[in-house]
Amino acid sequence: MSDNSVIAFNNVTVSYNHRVVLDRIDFSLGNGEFVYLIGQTGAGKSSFLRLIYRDLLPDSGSVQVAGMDVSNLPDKKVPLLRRRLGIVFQDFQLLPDRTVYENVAFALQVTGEKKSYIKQRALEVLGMVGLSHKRKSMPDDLSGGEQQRVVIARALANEPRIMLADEPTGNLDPGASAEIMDLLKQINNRGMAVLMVTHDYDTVKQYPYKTLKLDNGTIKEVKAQNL
Ligand SMILES: Nc1ncnc2c1ncn2[C@@H]1O[C@H](COP(=O)(O)OP(=O)(O)OP(=O)(O)O)[C@@H](O)[C@H]1O
Repeated sequence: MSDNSVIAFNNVTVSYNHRVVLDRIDFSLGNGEFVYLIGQTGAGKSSFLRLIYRDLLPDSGSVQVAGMDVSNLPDKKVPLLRRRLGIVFQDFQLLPDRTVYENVAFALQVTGEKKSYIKQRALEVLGMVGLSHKRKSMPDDLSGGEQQRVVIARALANEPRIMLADEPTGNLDPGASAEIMDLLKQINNRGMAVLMVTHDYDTVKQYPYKTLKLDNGTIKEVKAQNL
């Protein structure tokens, strides 16, 4: 892994039942870089992300994340790896019976932070996403865009170096999508690397960053104007 990359895939192959889904992929995400990952349904985007948070091991090749050799990481170190990642996924929802504040604080409690720090940090990240005033609300009382901002606040709580976002603007109207993208842009401007899976080509065109397309097991850079 070069000094400047926070994620590096080297010759990574993944197959399911002898069908190759990712074929000898090389990829790197630089420190502070913003990259989109696109591709048709079934192209392998979820598999790609699962490799990063060690939910899937490659058949061959190596995966390095935040200085850790994920493909050879002992199970007991997986929580440490996941703490280095801010995860914003659609199937990683808020706890419906906890307030906005409690949802964010919970991410800090599980990592064993001190009570005083938890309070300070939870309020700080809610401030960063512009939702301090909603801290006592329940998730169901928020709009979809506000809920997504709470998910982002929770992902930021442990100060990860890398944000993995899977369709963060899926299911949102254009106004709410723009708010989420402005927020991700701001987070990236502060130095966090962002890898975002999306089908939302309007957003890709409006917020242009390096765009990689998965197709037939391989990955290649595409220009936003050609989408
Ligand atoms: N556990 C599994 N066992 C067998 N096949 C799988 C498994 N997981 C994924 N696949 C297959 O591998 C291919 C890539 O799946 P993956 O979910 O990574 O694609 P994707 O690009 O994320 O798709 P989508 O956009 O629909 O979420 C698909 O053909 C899928 O059916």
